[in-house]
Amino acid sequence: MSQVTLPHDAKAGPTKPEVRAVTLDKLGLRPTDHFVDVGSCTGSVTIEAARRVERVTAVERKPNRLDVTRKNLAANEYDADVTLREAEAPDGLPDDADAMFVGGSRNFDAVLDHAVDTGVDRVVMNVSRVEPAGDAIEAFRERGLLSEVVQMQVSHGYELAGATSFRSNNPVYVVVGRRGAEGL
Ligand SMILES: C[S@@+](CC[C@H](N)C(=O)[O-])C[C@H]1O[C@@H](n2cnc3c(N)ncnc32)[C@H](O)[C@@H]1O
Repeated sequence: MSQVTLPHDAKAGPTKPEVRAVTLDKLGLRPTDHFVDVGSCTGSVTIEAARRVERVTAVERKPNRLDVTRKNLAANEYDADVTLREAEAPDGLPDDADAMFVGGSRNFDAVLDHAVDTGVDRVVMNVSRVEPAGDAIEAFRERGLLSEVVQMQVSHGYELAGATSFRSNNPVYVVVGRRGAEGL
């Protein structure tokens, strides 16, 4: 299938392709999964997941951004049944999800509580700022979810004076959770 194309942009997104690759790997998506994207924004993660699983629910609190999710979905091929919900999670979260990506951090304690209460098997949260990353790690640990933390820093090459130099993106902390995890 072709690469994800995002003709429409939104202020907060998208999750960068290399970060998506690691995030999706850690989510361990299976064809029969129901996947939830919390804070879908440009829809980049929603679209990638919709190519791997049966069902996707995308939840986004900002109506204009949910519209961007919808438009970018329409510009891509995928097979999943995708539901879009304008809500601020934990509102709008389904009760039968298998895997969840938390890209939007508002109410993340309540979002993680919902994941635990409804038996979500795999949860990944991406955070770019250090202190919130620490809070997220602790929240995963307290709920018995914490399985792994990956810090990623991606740099892209560019031509400089006839050679190749690199520009780096901000680091991202990928907090990986599994139901019944034993901690780090
Ligand atoms: C960093 S962006 C996510 C980027 C997205 N993964 C993408 O590739 O476009 C965070 C988004 O989450 C949304 N958001 C934050 N907290 C939320 C919540 N509790 N429920 C729903 N949306 C939320 C914000 O409005 C924002 O659009």
